[in-house]
Amino acid sequence: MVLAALALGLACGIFAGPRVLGPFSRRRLLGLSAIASALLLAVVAVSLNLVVVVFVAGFLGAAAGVAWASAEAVVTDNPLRVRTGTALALVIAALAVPLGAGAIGTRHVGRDFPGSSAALLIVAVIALVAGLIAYRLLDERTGVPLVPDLAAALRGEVYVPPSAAPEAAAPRRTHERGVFIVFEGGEGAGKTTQSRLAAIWLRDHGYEVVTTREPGATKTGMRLRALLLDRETTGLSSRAETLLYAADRADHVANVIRPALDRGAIVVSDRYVDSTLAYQGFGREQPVEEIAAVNAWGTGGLVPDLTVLLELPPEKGLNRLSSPADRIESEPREFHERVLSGFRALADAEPDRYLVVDASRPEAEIRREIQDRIREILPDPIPASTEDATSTFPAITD
Ligand SMILES: Nc1ncnc2c1ncn2[C@@H]1O[C@H](COP(=O)(O)OP(=O)(O)OP(=O)(O)O)[C@@H](O)[C@H]1O
Ligand SMILES: Cc1cn([C@H]2C[C@H](O)[C@@H](COP(=O)(O)O)O2)c(=O)[nH]c1=O
Repeated sequence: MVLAALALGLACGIFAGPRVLGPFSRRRLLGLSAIASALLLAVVAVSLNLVVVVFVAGFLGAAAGVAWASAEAVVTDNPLRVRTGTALALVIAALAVPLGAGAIGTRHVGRDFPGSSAALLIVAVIALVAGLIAYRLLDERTGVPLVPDLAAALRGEVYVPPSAAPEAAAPRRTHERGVFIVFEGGEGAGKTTQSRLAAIWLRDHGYEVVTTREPGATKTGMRLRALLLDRETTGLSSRAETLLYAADRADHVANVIRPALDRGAIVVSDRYVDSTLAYQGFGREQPVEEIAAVNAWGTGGLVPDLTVLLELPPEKGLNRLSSPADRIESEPREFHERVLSGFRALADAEPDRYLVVDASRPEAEIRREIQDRIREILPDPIPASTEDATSTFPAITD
């Protein structure tokens, strides 16, 4: 019965654990589930009641299953290493526990404890120490409190600490004149379509509009784009990828965006910093706060006036694309789901800066919703300097 409960728990843990805690960091989950397995094993070790043992063994199996699934997600380059390591640990434990039990024999500590309890307890303590070390070493969200992080994951959201929001890393308005509008979202969500429609509409209203995109808006950026999206680029580390996107952005801001904003233009960009936070932070499970800090430096703290997030389930967006998938598009489904949850978490953290749009609706409907929101932030079409000059004229009252 104990073995059956363990096996059932294990299957549930492997299958359901990572799904229930979808956006939660797999590295954190691995450390936590290892610690939980160790504690549950200790309960099994000291419990003499069969019903309790069967019940707890089910949870122990589930925790071990979550640890297994998380380890496979963390060590993506070599799943065989995880399986061999786990199998080896199980064989060692299966041999050591009965041998240890025999060697220790029954002990009396308040009541009789069979040798197997003591042996299991020793294994639990070793597993606990290993779990704590793994948690310390693997945790890439150091500084992010665990409880709100877990609570958000259970709600299907990603917790963004207030200090990670780009607005916290830089003051709100970082340029004096133009307007900076960014379109964000997953693959095929309609960013290019909607940013072009917005630019046409703005130009029709007499504004100077600069449409641009990331990565690849400058000469250097185009080379970086080719490097980043080419499927031939293999083995690029997540940190290097993050820095290459940040380098493209730094060049983009310095050579395209800031000059345009400084002369009073409206800049409409297809992707910006939040793409790196969503893809390289949430997607690649790297520390979002640190990436935000690198990008705040690279952009001189330039934050958009408005970010339009086009929300679309990844499978729908990827189905819309006609060209062969590039290096990022060909990442697994879970990656794109983490990216989507990441965008949502960023939008939730800064609702004033974001317009979140359901991108599964018809193009024209989306276009109108975006226009309504952009209208709210448009500058007065008559510049203040012109008003100063004309204020000496008598007012026209009729
Ligand atoms: N609301 C919509 N409904 C259906 N199809 C759409 C909609 N908006 C855009 N599309 C189509 O989906 C495809 C992808 O659109 P678009 O290139 O604008 O997306 P994107 O987000 O810029 O993609 P990418 O991630 O490649 O940059 C295009 O064929 C476009 O015509
Ligand atoms: C800016 C930025 C982009 N990406 C990814 C997202 C897309 O897969 C490609 C860009 O292609 P698009 O068709 O032009 O949208 O790059 C990223 O991972 N991180 C970023 O910062």
